[in-house]
Amino acid sequence: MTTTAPTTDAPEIRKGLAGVVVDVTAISKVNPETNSLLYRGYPVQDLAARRSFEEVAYLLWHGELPTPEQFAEQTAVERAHRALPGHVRNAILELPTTCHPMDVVRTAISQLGAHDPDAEDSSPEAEQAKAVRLWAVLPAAVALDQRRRRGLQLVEPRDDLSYAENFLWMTFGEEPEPAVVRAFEVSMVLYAEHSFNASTFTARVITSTLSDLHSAVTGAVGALKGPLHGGANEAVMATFAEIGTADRAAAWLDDALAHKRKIMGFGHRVYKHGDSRVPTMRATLDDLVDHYGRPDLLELYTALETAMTERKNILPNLDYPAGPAYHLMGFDTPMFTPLFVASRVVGWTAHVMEQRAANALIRPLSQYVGPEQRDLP
Ligand SMILES: CC(=O)SCCNC(=O)CCNC(=O)[C@H](O)C(C)(C)COP(=O)(O)OP(=O)(O)OC[C@H]1O[C@@H](n2cnc3c(N)ncnc32)[C@H](O)[C@@H]1OP(=O)(O)O
Ligand SMILES: O=C([O-])CC(=O)C(=O)O
Repeated sequence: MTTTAPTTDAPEIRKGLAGVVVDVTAISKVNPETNSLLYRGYPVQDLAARRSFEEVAYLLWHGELPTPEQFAEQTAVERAHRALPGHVRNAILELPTTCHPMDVVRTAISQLGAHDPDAEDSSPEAEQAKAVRLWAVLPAAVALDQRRRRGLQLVEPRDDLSYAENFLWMTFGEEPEPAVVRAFEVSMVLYAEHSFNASTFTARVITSTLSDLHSAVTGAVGALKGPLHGGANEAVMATFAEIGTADRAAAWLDDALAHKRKIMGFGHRVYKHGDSRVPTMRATLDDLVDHYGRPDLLELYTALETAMTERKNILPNLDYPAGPAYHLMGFDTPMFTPLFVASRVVGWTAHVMEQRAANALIRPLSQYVGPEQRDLP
């Protein structure tokens, strides 16, 4: 990341917009000094410990936790929209199983937008309704994609289960154990929102042109796919597979750093002293390791983290514990980033609504460094 200082005729350029404050937000506060993250004022670790993902979604959208009546109303809508419409199911089944699952979820969101009766209605009421419907149906798209890649049939949603229980039910076709549901729910709460990260900013840029909510979310999925952002959670598991066992971690790391490789799941643009969400997700991973009896995975996790801290003093981000946690739950590695989508759709849509409520077209400037004006030959 470089900053070009201004000269008399050159502006200051903050490459990657690093350190640039582009707007205000009331949705979440990331504080790198205190390693803290607040959703609408509440510490995320408290929400993860004491509130459901559905309550957190309501909080992020509306600014306050729901009353019992508001919660019942949202729950009824969410449970009524869990099933994939036939056209989306067919579109997913037609995609090659060789494509990345993020391409599937991106296509599914595009399809849902094309068929949404309120697609071009961006009033606050229509936008909130579209956000809840999209959030409600995404688990079915992700679950179907994992199942079809395993040669399995679709499992229909159940409306007697919570969001997290039903997500796991549709993916694995069996009722999940409470410890696994809890771990999955914690990950969903932690992934839901993180201020002006690259994918959320993408959604806000698209919204700023007065485009529609599904277009903004589709673009955000594209931004999240990259390994410098959401794609890192699956890349962590690929790294673990490459290393093999804990005793090989330090040597593997030395070689990787010597080849100037980026170590996925480490580092962050905003946090430089640790990611606020890691302690909660790490404790959740510990519980899963106990539950599944996989101390070997934790040994590898710790060995790489220790070596990375010793050599570079670069700390894990949320994707580092989330990757192995999803692996233990039984998700296939390429499905990890679509799980991030299923959660972050809440934050994205909250930002779409916030951007639209006080909109200004996002259109920065650039400094031209190409050829001066010249005559055609
Ligand atoms: C949920 C999320 O999206 S969290 C982010 C998930 N992404 C990853 O885990 C990918 C790996 N991490 C990275 O690539 C980076 O840390 C990023 C992209 C997240 C943040 O990057 P930036 O803020 O732009 O920092 P930048 O890339 O300039 O790094 C600063 C220095 O640390 C090094 N560095 C940062 N992260 C890493 C890493 N994971 N592995 C190796 N070196 C790293 C850089 O090479 C650079 O070194 P240099 O100054 O010698 O050139
Ligand atoms: O904030 C960022 O740059 C990336 C991140 O951690 C997130 O989106 O959760």
